[in-house]
Amino acid sequence: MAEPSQKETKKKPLINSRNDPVKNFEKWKKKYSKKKDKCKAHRKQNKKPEWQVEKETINRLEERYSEINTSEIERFSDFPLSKKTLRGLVEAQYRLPTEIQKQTIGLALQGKDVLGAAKTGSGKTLAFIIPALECLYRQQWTSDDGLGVLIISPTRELAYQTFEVLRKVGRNHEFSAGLVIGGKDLKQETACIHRTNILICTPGRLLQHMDETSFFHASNLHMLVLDEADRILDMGFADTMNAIIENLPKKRQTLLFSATQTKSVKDLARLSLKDPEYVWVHEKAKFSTPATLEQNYIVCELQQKINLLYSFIRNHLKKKSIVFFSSCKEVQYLFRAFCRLRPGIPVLVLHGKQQQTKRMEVYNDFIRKKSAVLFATDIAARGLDFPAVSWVLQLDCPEDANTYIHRVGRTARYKEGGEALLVLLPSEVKGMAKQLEEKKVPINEIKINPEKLLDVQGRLEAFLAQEQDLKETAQRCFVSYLRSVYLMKNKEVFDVFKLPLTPYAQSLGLAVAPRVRFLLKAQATSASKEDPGTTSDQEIEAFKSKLGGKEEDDQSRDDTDKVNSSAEESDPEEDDEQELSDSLKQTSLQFMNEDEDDDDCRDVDILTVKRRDVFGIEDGSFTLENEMTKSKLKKTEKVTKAKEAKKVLKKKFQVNTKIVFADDGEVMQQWPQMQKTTVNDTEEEDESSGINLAKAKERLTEEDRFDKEAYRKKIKEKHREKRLKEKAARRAANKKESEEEDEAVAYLDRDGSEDELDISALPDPDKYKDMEESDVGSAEESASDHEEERPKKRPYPSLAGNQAEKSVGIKKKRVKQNSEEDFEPLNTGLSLAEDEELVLHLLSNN
Ligand SMILES: Nc1ncnc2c1ncn2[C@@H]1O[C@H](COP(=O)(O)OP(=O)(O)OP(=O)(O)O)[C@@H](O)[C@H]1O
Repeated sequence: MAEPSQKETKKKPLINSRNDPVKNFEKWKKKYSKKKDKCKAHRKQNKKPEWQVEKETINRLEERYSEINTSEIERFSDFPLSKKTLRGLVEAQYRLPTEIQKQTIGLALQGKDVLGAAKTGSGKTLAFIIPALECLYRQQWTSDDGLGVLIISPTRELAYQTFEVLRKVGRNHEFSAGLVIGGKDLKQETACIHRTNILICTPGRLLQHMDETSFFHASNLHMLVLDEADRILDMGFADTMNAIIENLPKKRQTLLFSATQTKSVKDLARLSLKDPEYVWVHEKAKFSTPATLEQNYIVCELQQKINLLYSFIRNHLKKKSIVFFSSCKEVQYLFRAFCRLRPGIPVLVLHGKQQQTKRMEVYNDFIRKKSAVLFATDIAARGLDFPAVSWVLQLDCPEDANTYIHRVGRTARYKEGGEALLVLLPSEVKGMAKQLEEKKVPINEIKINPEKLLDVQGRLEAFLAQEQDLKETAQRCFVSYLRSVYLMKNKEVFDVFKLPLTPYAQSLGLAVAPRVRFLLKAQATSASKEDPGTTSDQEIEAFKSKLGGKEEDDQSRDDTDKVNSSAEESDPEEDDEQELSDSLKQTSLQFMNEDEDDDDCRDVDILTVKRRDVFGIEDGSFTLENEMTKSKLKKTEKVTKAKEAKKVLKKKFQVNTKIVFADDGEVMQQWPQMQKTTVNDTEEEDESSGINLAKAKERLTEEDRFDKEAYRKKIKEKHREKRLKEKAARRAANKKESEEEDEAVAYLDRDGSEDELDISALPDPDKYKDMEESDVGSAEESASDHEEERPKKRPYPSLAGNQAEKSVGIKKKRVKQNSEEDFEPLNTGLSLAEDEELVLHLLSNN
């Protein structure tokens, strides 16, 4: 056989380099990643910026705006809304739009001005919040763009509530939102207002920022929302609103919402809306209030109202109710009175004279509570969305049917049920029933069973007798209620002259009705007219202007910002001024002296800026001489202590009060202390001329007596405690000693030192000397204490009485036993301290 050639013999490799899969893979990988990088770079080059992608999405959404068909909308996702808004809605559990939302959101997205009206609780808030968010989203707004949407609310609470809804629904957007309301830190607001994209505010505070915050401007504004527009105007903010609107760009979108429309809203609409779309969802509805709301009214005499309120609360302890009153001071007094009455349910209070922090606290508190009663003025009537309110009780008749509708709207919100009860005086029934009927409010009369009414007048009287401060609050409440009735425009419903004044005052717990000067004057004026009892609008306006625009304090319009926003900042001063005017009013109300009439004018003047001819230029009486004599006279006037005291009294400084209650409700500690004497019965008469020093002294002496007595009791108690402690310590020591003595006896027996006297068993004389001295005022008590204990232990008398023991001291235990067995305890008839002294005496003799 031929040998294989060398070529053939060379072994062929199994896998050549071309077929090597590892290498191939690496090659491929290299190639692929190159390609990938290329693609990436290419894509990167071609990639649109985020804003551009968003713009395209926005364009696509905007294209759909014209196709919005209200009748086809079933869910929020049927609207061309941004993903961020839709996600926010889902997260906040809003899925299906309500009727007002269906009808207005589309129009607002299309950029139209909208005037929307729908029943209370029908979801108007979302109807403007969604378009507001979408408006800025469409503009791709950033924080650098400044203010884009402005939402104006009539009250601070409503503004806060809207802010919360915005925060919930707009959480996925990056816009900044701010709450600008009175009563908050102005500086803090100023610092961040220019970075805010959506501003929710009350009118007074907004105007203040427009005037005072240099870098705050609204020139970029796209949307203005006026929530509860009619209320804003009702509260006398028309001028403020005009001033605000003047500061806004003309090219903007305006949305205006309310549950009720008044002529003033139409005026505002003319002023601020361009070709608006009117959306009145429930225009054709049979009733203007929610279908799920049951409404009744009862006729009740004024003097029975408080009993009725108490009985109502006692019957609804497990419910959440809101009770509406017409004035702040009424609310203030009845809140305090009801806290004392302890109806068995938490009572909260919300009114315009509270500090902002307190207002927010109460608002949040009432939201959280499952059962509670909220006493409120009309500050709470608009827009507030407290969950699960079952009852709205209107203890005072509302100003008009619109106010009625908003008040009752605090219950039966968004498909929930609720009940409303209106309390009418016999004189109010006809006029109010007519108004409610015209406004399509379905309401029926129900009767109260007078036997079921719980009478609290006696208890209120007792409270007022104990507390002067509460009594004054009751007097203010009285005057304030009458004034609110007097200031009501609709005289068909409200007639202050028909009110039973004395019974009403008594029902508040007052002994007599305070004298109300403005009523007397009004009465005098109306008596001189043909038709007495009627008051013209002009007269009311004149009265209001005399009050210097402060009538809102006592009327329903107590709530919001002040138009004068700088005044708003200085709430405490304002309160002081009010207090002062009140105290003057109070003084003037109580006393009938003729010279007191000046006070009445003073009450009014204090609240007005009077143009006075200060220098007497007009009558030519201004001369340097005159002025000098006047100033001399001023200087020579002596300032006595009594005068100073009178001044202080007039200023009515309030010291802080503190009451500590025990678990059982007993007052344990009270500051300032209550007057215990009854000498002040006649004092009211003396108040007219300031302080009656003689009487004051007499009262002080009497008070002193009570104080001394109380002090003595306290000291006694202290001593007693001390003694008991010492006794316990002694007992323990004795026990220990006797145990030790057992051992000692054995030891001593061995030692043989039997004659020694162990004086350690004797009481420490110094200790008892101290005790004795402090016992002066508590002899009786200590005697009784010892009587109780002596038979059990009688340590010292037995020692003192057993002379033998001294000589046989070492056999103490036995002797002690003997002394207990053989001898009757020696009752010296002396106090413990005296007994001790006797022992010491005997010892020292030995
Ligand atoms: N689409 C919705 N789905 C579910 N709940 C809603 C919807 N819209 C509003 N609500 C709820 O209905 C309640 C009332 O809403 P809102 O406060 O906006 O009413 P309103 O019409 O402004 O009332 P008012 O006239 O008293 O101000 C709120 O508790 C709100 O959360």
